[in-house]
Amino acid sequence: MPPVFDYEDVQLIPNKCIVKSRSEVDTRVKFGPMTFNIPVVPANMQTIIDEKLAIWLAQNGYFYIMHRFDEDDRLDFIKRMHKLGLFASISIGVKPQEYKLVDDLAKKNIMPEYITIDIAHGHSQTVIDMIKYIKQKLSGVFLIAGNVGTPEGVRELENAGADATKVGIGPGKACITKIKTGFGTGGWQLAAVRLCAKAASKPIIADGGIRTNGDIAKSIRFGASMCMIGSLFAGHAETPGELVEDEGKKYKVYFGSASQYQKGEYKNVEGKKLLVPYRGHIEDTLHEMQEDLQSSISYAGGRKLAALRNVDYVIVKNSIFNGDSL
Ligand SMILES: NC(=O)C1=CN([C@@H]2O[C@H](COP(=O)(O)OP(=O)(O)OC[C@H]3O[C@@H](n4cnc5c(N)ncnc54)[C@H](OP(=O)(O)O)[C@@H]3O)[C@@H](O)[C@H]2O)C=CC1
Ligand SMILES: Nc1nc2c(ncn2[C@@H]2O[C@H](COP(=O)(O)O)[C@@H](O)[C@H]2O)c(=O)[nH]1
Repeated sequence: MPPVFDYEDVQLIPNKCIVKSRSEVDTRVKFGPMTFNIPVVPANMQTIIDEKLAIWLAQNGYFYIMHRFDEDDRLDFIKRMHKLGLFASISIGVKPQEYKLVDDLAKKNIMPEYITIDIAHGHSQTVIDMIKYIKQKLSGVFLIAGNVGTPEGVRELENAGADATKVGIGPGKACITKIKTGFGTGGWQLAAVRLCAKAASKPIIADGGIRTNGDIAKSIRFGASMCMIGSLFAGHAETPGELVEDEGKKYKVYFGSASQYQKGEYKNVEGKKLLVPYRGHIEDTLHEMQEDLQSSISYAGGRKLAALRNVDYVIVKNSIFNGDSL
């Protein structure tokens, strides 16, 4: 097994700066048929994304993936986004009724720009079958599949026809998979991203475990094209988790997609609910992420995202924060 490490164990090493101002640095990323402001997508979870936020993100140059938990509304959601002149990006599962959605879309010639197959254990025949079905019925769609945590998983999903794979089994903040099953990439997610990216011939999304803006730069360094983020977005006015107040402080509810709160029953639960401090408007956070990434790229000695890919790094086991926090 190669060395494993996580976000907090790594520091990237600066190169000579080639820009006069960080404002010269370009953080845009081409992902599938479109180009986005930053390589970040809010998690396709019910407390992170809803239609209102999806519209705002699409209108403002950000990628989004709608969650799959309003099952019956997805076809109409695509139509509404297209009517507004915006791209449509939905999630799908693998249960029998999901095949009916694909059939309906094909029959009515409604083609979302992006579909994400969103399953806990994505390295499975059910996902491979769904990839093949979607590619046969909706060949123009950019298809993301996951989640996986191994190079073998990436290769099999790519070979089945996925255009991108999503990497991360259990590193999420609302995740208890690592505790309940003993499996996953929790604690070594960044190393898993690296291994998967080396095996990939198509883009990968680093999903889960991102706790600071600097982790976005680290994900790109280790091969991700896009970062999926839940907890860092959960505390905003625009994210749909419930707002609660406790002893004069504001919080937003964030729960896992495999939690009891999502499922409505305690069965195969692999997610939990937590409160995340309220932190204002998502526009400000996205702006700060972009500024921080511009700074990261300047430290890498470049002016585009690609500069991050080649920087050296050191592994400094759990010591970079020196007891500090944001
Ligand atoms: N990234 C991560 O680490 C994780 C993410 N999640 C999120 O939770 C949500 C629910 O996921 P999921 O439970 O897959 O979705 P579903 O509840 O839609 O289950 C999809 C299908 O996969 C089966 N299934 C689920 N887990 C396994 C497994 N470990 N082995 C074999 N079959 C399995 C289910 O059957 P049955 O339920 O009968 O087994 C079902 O038929 C998703 O949004 C997912 O992204 C959940 C856990 C981990
Ligand atoms: N094991 C579980 N993972 C989950 C669940 N719901 C979502 N997720 C994953 O977490 C990331 C977000 O991670 P974060 O560290 O940024 O908060 C999300 O994109 C999913 O992949 C769950 O119930 N169990």
